[in-house]
Amino acid sequence: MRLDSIAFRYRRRSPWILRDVTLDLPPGTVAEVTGRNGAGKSTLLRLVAGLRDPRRGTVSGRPERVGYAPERFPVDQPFSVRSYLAHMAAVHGVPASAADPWIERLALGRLLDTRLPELSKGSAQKVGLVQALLHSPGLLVLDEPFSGLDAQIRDALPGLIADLAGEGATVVVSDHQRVVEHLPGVRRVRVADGTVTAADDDGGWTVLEVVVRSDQADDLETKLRADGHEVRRTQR
Ligand SMILES: Nc1ncnc2c1ncn2[C@@H]1O[C@H](COP(=O)(O)OP(=O)(O)OP(=O)(O)O)[C@@H](O)[C@H]1O
Repeated sequence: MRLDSIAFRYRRRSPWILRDVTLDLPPGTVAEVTGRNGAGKSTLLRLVAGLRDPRRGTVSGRPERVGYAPERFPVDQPFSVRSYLAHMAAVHGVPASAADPWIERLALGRLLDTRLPELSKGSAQKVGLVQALLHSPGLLVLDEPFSGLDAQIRDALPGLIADLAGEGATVVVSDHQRVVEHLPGVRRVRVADGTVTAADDDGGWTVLEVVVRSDQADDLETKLRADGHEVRRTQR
């Protein structure tokens, strides 16, 4: 699919969030979307998924089946995991059993009878992923899917994404934590100043060594990641 000269703002006369975005996303692409907090990553993902229409520009070639997992899965719904996923399967016109392989891969089996409001953040995130995956989407849009996931699933998810792309799906992921960046062939897209650039083309990279007190390291790491920087920890 392709986004061509897209501009978007949420309301008339409110500031433009995206001003000139052109992006090619051929089948089999995994695109990692990065950028500062508030840069417009979630907005871009909603436009890609078709949840919002651009004010200007065109979107063409979007695959028919789209899976979208929002940054925060809305848990304020009075259903069990099982009935919610069965409902979502029906919405997409597939049998409820279509969710089973994903329930297994994301280790959600023991939570099927739990009600959505009672789920932990990570488990809710997994339900959000299963509902996005169960109808074998040709376009999968994941907004910060890794936040709150337990380590085992967090490590397994990039492989799962690569498998889907290998089967021809287009996958667009916003990813503060840079979990997918090591997948072979991943396209890095950076959102800044209302537009997107290929993250690998914007002037090269500098490795900066920062020494920080241990009790401040977590805070600094969080801030740097929120600004879109890659952070690697080394022990002294
Ligand atoms: N539904 C909305 N209505 C109005 N403004 C919105 C809406 N959603 C987002 N915005 C505004 O659009 C801008 C971009 O927000 P967006 O959530 O797309 O950024 P982001 O890069 O995903 O941020 P973060 O990393 O914090 O999730 C922000 O100024 C935000 O306040």
